[in-house]
This record gives sequence, C-alpha cells and structure tokens, in this order.
Amino acid sequence: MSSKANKNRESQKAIVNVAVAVIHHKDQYLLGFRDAAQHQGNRYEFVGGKIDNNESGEQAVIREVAEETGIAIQDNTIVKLGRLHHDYGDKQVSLQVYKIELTTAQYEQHKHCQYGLEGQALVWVNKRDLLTEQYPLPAANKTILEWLSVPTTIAITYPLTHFKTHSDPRSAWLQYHQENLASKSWVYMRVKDAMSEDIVGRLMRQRPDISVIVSHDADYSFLMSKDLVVENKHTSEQIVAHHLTHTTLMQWFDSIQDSSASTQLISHTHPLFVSCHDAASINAANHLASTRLQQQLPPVIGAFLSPILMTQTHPHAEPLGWETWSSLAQLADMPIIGLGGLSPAMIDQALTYGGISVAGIRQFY
Ligand SMILES: Nc1nc2c([nH]c(=O)n2[C@H]2C[C@H](O)[C@@H](COP(=O)(O)OP(=O)(O)OP(=O)(O)O)O2)c(=O)[nH]1
Repeated sequence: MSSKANKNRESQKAIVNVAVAVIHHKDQYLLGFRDAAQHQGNRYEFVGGKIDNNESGEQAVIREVAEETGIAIQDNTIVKLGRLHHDYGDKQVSLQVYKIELTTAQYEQHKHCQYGLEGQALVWVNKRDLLTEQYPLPAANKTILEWLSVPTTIAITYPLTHFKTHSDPRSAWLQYHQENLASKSWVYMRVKDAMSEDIVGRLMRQRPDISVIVSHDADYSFLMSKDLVVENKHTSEQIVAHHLTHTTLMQWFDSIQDSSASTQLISHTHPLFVSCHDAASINAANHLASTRLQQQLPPVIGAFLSPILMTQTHPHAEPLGWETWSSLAQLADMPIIGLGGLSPAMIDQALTYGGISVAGIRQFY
C-alpha cells in the first residue's frame, strides 16, 4: 500500500479531540464562522479547537477562547455540557462541550466585535434563532442544540399518592397541577401510577403552554387524535422528551451485555432523559447516549442525578452531598440536572458543581 493510502487510513482512524465553548450572556450566544477552506467550512461554529496533548478539555477551552476571541474565561463558571463522538466520514471528532456565561461587563466589552483574533467573523445570535437552526452549524452540533434546549429549571409533578386523602385523588392531582404549574414550564410527569395516561393527557389539554417529559413506556397514542389540537398546537407536540427511570436504564444496560436477552426498544421518536444515582448508572447512561448517536436516534438530553440533599419525598435515600454529586456529574456525557432537596434559587450552586439545571417538586411551581 502506498504511503499516501496509509496516511489516509491513519487520518480516518484517528479521533480528533476538540474543546467547544458555548459562550453566552443571557439569551445571546456567540458563534464564529468557519472559513470555506476549513473542515466543515462555510458553517457557523461555537468557538473552540483541538485539545493539545497534556491538556485537559477545560484548559483547552480557556486557551482556545483566549486565542480566538481575546475573552479571558478562567474566572467564569465553566460547566461541562456533554461529550459526543461524530464521524464526518473524512474525519472523526470527539467534542467536549462546555457552557460559559459571560458577565455583563465581559459581554459589553465584546458584543460589538465583528471579527475574532484569527480574522474569523463573529456574531451574537439569540437563543431562539440558534435552536431553530437559522445559523447552519456542523452536523455534530445538532445534539449540542438539543442539550441547550433544556431549561435551567424543570418542575416534577407530585405522585398520585400525595392526594390519597382526597375523595377523588385523580381529580385533585389534576386540579392542583392545572392551577399551580408555572407558565411555559418544562414538566416531568412523574405520577408513579400505571394508569396515569388519561390524567396526564387531560393536564396537557388544559395547559397547552407547558412542555412535558413522559415515561418512555406509557401509551400516549390517543394524543395523536385529530381532535386534540389546542391553540393551533397539536397536543402530542407538547411531549418534548421521554424518560427512563434508573431501574429501566439498568435493565436496558443489562440486556445489551447479555446477548441472549432481547434488547429493550426505547423511544425512536423522542429525545431522552434518564435518572441516575451512582457511577454505574451514569456509565449505563453514557452507553445509551453513544448507542443512540451511532444509530442516529434522538439523543439523551439530560440525566437527573439525585438525591443531592435530603428530600421529603425520599426520606430514606442517603443524600449524595454536593461534592460526590459533582464528581459523578463529571463522569457523564450529557447535561446533568440536580435533583433532591433543591430550590430553583440553587441553580448557581448547581452550575458551580457541574450541573446545568435543577429540578424538583414543591418549590418549582
Ligand atoms: N470549533 C468548533 N469545531 C467544531 C464544532 N462542531 C464540530 O463538529 N467541530 C469540528 C470541526 C473540526 O473538524 C473540529 C475543530 O477543530 P479545529 O477548529 O481545530 O479544526 P480546524 O479545521 O480549524 O483545524 P486544522 O485541521 O485546520 O488545524 O471540530 C464547533 O461547534 N466548533
């Protein structure tokens, strides 16, 4: 084989490790433009570049942002959003993606810069335009946009048993959530009752403003009915993701280890959230995330990692505490959502410890 062919083979096999910086100030996000001559050229990109040998992803992201934009981010909170592998055919990349919020002073200083330090065009775009793909990005970034769609707070419904003293618990559950859920919130419908589809469906019809996460194995096909168009939106569109409990996630993982068992089919239609409590379940979640990317299925967009603190709903579960939670969060290839004894105001603490959102029941409505 010629040395050129050998070289081609080598370059196809080698995975390029890249640090990617999602830099934003509130809803304004910074994009660069990739020159036509570059790999994946003539597209927008997040600031970033190759991770050097002996450099961590975080060190690389600080260096790349300084080299490309002159913005010094070493004192900002740098949160790992996720890691993903993408095969472009001519090149394989492993992206380590970080989210960095600039201070108002940093943003004011750089918001009018039209060119970066390497002569590349820079542009600030609003989040809605970014997520609706008004700015073409490399294909691998599709997953990053899905990760960014996850809001900083997620409300979780009370279990049906919370209303067990009421004469009609299902009506009480429905009325409580209909009246109390915050406008336009993302809500994880955790009813903990096998026969809950009808009340979840009714809540969705009564509150067309909310986006919902539902159990991956519940049957919501009735929401596809032609009649269920509320405020110009089809009710089924309210389902933004499916959810896998810790138990289901581990069952899926066990089934892929055991070649004689049939692997559980998990939603081909929606992105996924999973629940994790320890390193083993995060490992399973990482396998699930990479399997879905390989199969070009909607990605895993978040993992609820719990319990951080003592909770009233799970009084016997040993809390992880912030330090352990943080080291587990670092292992995950997807955005981490803090859960267990938190309030929405604890988002800054969650960011500092490596999470991107907080979730909960009582204080989140
Ligand atoms: N910076 C950046 N790179 C991205 C993004 N999405 C994505 O797939 N990539 C890919 C494109 C490139 O193959 C690689 C980035 O490496 P790079 O910026 O050092 O690549 P380059 O072409 O400038 O480097 P070179 O080979 O010319 O030295 O990661 C993104 O949002 N930002």
